[in-house]
Amino acid sequence: MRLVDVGKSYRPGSPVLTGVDLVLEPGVPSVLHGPNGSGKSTLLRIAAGCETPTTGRVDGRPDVVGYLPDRFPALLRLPARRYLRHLAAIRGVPADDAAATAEEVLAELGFTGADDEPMAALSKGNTQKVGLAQALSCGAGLLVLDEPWSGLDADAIAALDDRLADVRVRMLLTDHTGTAETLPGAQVRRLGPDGRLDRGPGPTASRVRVRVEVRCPGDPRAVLDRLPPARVEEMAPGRLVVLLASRHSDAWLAAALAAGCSVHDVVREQA
Ligand SMILES: Nc1ncnc2c1ncn2[C@@H]1O[C@H](COP(=O)(O)OP(=O)(O)OP(=O)(O)O)[C@@H](O)[C@H]1O
Repeated sequence: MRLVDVGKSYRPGSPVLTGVDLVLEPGVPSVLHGPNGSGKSTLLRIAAGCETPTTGRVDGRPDVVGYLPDRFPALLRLPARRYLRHLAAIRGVPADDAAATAEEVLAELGFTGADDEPMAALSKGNTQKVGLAQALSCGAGLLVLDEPWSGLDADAIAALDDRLADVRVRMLLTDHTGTAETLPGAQVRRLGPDGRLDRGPGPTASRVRVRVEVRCPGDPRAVLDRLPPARVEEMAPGRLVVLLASRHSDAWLAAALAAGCSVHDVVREQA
């Protein structure tokens, strides 16, 4: 799939995106960085087919796209599972397949909403889990995920890491937590404030990862809830191993120390 010379203007003379070229290949998650307002969500909507570019084109978009928007519709009265069945029907995905996968994702992420609770009444984290379930259960050939880790608790962050690490379809994400950079094969691209995409995959430094092992008091889950997001590699009573993008490792280590952990090992590795 390829975005060719994509531009977008909401008002004449004020382009949000200019000349964006981007190739999305299976197994190579593209992680989009950029300042607030630089057009990341706009580019994701165009890639997902929810918005048309003002100039340029999108070639080879797979028929089924799993899209997690930046703002998930919040005022829905349907309960989550009925909403998921409804979306599967709209997409023409066999209801049983979609429901089974959605249930699996909800269980993995630890969804705790009640069966009859309207979507509008769900907490932010549970709403995000439903959004992820609909995107990940539709048999998509392209996943477009806008801040997928936003609002998730520590267990759900780890579960989502695991699931996305196994995904081999095309993937385009935004993520301010630094977690997406550690996905296997991830390439970081930057949108500048002028709405232009850098010319190649991100600088090597952004692909350096740091494996950190800490000793922590008691259950690592309780500690994780107080730390910035990180990919959890191993977890046992009193012990935690995480993988971080190098630029986030100092902040994570400082937070871990403040939470009463002690650093056992730090290893830098190339992604
Ligand atoms: N539907 C719309 N109508 C008019 N302007 C819009 C619309 N959607 C986005 N914009 C404008 O386009 C610009 C880029 O917005 P966008 O949400 O794509 O940026 P972003 O990089 O995702 O921002 P953030 O990091 O804050 O989420 C902003 O100036 C925004 O106000």
